[in-house]
Amino acid sequence: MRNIALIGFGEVGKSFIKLLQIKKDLLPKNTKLKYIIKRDGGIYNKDGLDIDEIIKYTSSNNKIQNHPLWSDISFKDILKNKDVDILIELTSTNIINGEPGYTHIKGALENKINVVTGNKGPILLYYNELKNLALKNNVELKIGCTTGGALPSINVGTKDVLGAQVTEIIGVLNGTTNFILEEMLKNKVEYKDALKKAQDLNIAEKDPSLDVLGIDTGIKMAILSKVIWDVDFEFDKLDIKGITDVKLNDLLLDNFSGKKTKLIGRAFYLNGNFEFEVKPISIDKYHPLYFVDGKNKGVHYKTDILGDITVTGGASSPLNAAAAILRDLLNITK
Ligand SMILES: NC(=O)C1=CN([C@@H]2O[C@H](COP(=O)(O)OP(=O)(O)OC[C@H]3O[C@@H](n4cnc5c(N)ncnc54)[C@H](OP(=O)(O)O)[C@@H]3O)[C@@H](O)[C@H]2O)C=CC1
Ligand SMILES: N[C@@H](CC=O)C(=O)O
Repeated sequence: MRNIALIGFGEVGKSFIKLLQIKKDLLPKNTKLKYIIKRDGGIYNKDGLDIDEIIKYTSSNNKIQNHPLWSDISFKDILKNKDVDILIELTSTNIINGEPGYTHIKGALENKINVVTGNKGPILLYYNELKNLALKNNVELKIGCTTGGALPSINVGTKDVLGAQVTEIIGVLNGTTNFILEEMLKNKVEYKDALKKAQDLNIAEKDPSLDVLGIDTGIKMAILSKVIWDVDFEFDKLDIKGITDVKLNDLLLDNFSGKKTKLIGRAFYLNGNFEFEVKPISIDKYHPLYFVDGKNKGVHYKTDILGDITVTGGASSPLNAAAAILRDLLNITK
């Protein structure tokens, strides 16, 4: 039997419970979702929440705060009640101090609760500490959703290249900016209009500056670098540039010469030499990520003995991000 708590009931959290409903047969019998917690309280049932009822309730425009089970419970109650073994952490990303995710993830691991998260802040800032805590407590910390959501970037860059040395990572890892650059060209609009559309589709972060300033790409590239190379760096000092200065005219000129501008992250690591940059680059059709269009993403690994490996797809959307959470959850429960 597996008992789950969900903290963070925004776009991805809501999509996640829809997937729990649709994919319930993939989970072990008697899997129970016991908590859904937001900033100001949550709902709890020690015998397991009725997911069908909650989906029906929230999709009829009812605020979950008006649900009969709503109370002022918080993360502390999860630890106090000691009745779950998996925490799904989907609160907002904060890269200043990682909170509130850091407290939730650390508290869960210390209490021998497995964690699946899409929250990039605590992983960027405290990955080694949290990974060691998970190891010490014999539980899992699953972070596949933090480095491109549905794009299977971490597993390919670690498990699937075992024995090889990854020397370079090249990524188009932000669906919002990739979508914006394509929209600008397709509809001949400047980036602000295209950004509005990305926000309407809920793929941009709540604070879209994380996307358009290149920070989200930088975070994902930095997490991949940490996980794959265990390299130490200060995120603030990394060379990160976004797409806010890209003009429609630049894209039209690119297009004329058969090129596309993409927000590319590149990290290189060999013999202690670490290079890192994120910036818009004009690429031609021979570049491995040239065909990554729309909300899709892609990652290209250069390795010493496995050759070059490219994975593309995994379009950004709350449902796809939730699918990445489900993927990690199933890897724990299998
Ligand atoms: N959207 C996407 O496509 C992707 C998102 N992610 C990451 O997944 C996470 C969730 O994203 P998304 O659902 O879009 O974000 P939202 O902003 O839609 O939701 C965030 C949720 O976190 C809750 N929350 C914030 N602070 C607390 C707190 N102290 N205690 C309890 N709950 C809290 C909010 O509660 P309240 O509503 O009460 O404010 C809200 O329900 C983020 O970290 C994001 O970076 C990762 C990959 C893709
Ligand atoms: N805003 C991100 C989604 C979450 O990682 C993106 O556009 O890819």
